Amino acid sequence: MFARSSNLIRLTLVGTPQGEFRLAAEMAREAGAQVVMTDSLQAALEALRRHAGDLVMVDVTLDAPDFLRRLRAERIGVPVLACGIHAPAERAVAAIRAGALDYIPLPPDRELIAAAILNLGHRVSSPVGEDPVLKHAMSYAQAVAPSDAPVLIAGEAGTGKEVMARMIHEVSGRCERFVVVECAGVAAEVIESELFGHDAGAFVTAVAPRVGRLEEAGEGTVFLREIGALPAVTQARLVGILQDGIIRGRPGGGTAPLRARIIASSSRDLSAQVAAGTFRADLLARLGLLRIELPPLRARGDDIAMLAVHFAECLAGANGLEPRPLSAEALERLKCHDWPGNVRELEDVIHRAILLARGPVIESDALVLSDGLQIRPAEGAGETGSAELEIGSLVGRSVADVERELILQTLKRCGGNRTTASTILGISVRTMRNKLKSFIEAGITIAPAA
Ligand SMILES: Nc1ncnc2c1ncn2[C@@H]1O[C@H](COP(=O)(O)OP(=O)(O)OP(=O)(O)O)[C@@H](O)[C@H]1O
Repeated sequence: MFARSSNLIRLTLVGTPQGEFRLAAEMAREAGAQVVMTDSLQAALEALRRHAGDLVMVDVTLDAPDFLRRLRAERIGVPVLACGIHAPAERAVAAIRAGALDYIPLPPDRELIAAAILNLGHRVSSPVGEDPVLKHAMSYAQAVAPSDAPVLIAGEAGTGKEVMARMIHEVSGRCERFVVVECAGVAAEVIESELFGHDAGAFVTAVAPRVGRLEEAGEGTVFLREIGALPAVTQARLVGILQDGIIRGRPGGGTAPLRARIIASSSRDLSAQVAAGTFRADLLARLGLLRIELPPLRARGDDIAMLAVHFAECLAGANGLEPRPLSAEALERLKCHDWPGNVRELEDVIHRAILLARGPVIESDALVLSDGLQIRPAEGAGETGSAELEIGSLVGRSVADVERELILQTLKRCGGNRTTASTILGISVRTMRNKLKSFIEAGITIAPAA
């Protein structure tokens, strides 16, 4: 199961600091949040300028849309939930349209508040899985966790790089925060101000100076997600900081020591990027001193079923449903899928399945991919029985007939590739061609060579 992190979630609650709001604050504290209460949006904004928060809850009787616009304009990236006591629906809708994640009605529901805090924490103590390559990566991560050296975690999207980074942070014993900085899909000036901070007036909407995440993280960990997307100028600044441990060009001038530990992730091939001139070799050398490679889910064998069962339990709980087992056929289909989106894709499939499934068991028809299509049985599944049954079904047929079917089926499974099919069948490509020619002459249609 996912375990709670020791890091408190910082919640800013904006509303009348009495009654239902006070109760919501108490519940959030019980759920593991550190709560700051304020009754004005201006005060909340000032607090967030000084110290980035993890979550804001805003009473919709205040001007939540304007607050959300100001947060965006000042590039303060914090999730916002709207809340209110019997608030008119249009105010909640306006807040959500302006960017609030959701609306939480008050009086507060203990479970709902706890779920919001827990969901935000998005915390896993250690990755689930028994695959030997993953296990090796985990023991390597645990061994290097106490050091201050940067770590690079590589692997396809959704393989659990952030989960691993959080585990390193927790094992490291660093008492301050785990801060995530998204490097992909972010404009160059935004990532610069996010990492290194900015002075008041640095851009039109920068009304106040703000320290960057590298400094704000204190002695915590900064997780740079998709480091390969960093612009060249930011790479140069970062490598300088990693080399001498000093943050330069911070707001207000002067320098500050880098106290945070840097962990970077990449689903891109950074060595190829270095060869292509889009990633600095010296930055890769600094980051790659301690390197962890996560295997794709399709290569993790029994982990697929283990993770599926794990997600089915956790997500049933999070959705207020009774946990239900997955049928043997459902587990078999999951094992045979190739999971291009890795663990994230599996988690999403199971999430949909627990909501879609009817009856006491999650059956295979509830396993639906993001495009709406069901996960299909593996090719050939159900066509074969025991060896005895298969041989039995051949009795009564001619050798030529069985040979033809064997060749055509093998060719089909190989996507029409004659060379692969002939290798599997143990015949020469020439024999394969002659056989196919004779089949065509007998009126059988065969797809052209792949
Ligand atoms: N071994 C694991 N055990 C439990 N949950 C996992 C594991 N690996 C991944 N997950 C879950 O899968 C999802 C994706 O994981 P994560 O964000 O760590 O992947 P990532 O490799 O960092 O993805 P990306 O490359 O897209 O940033 C998360 O919801 C995470 O909790």
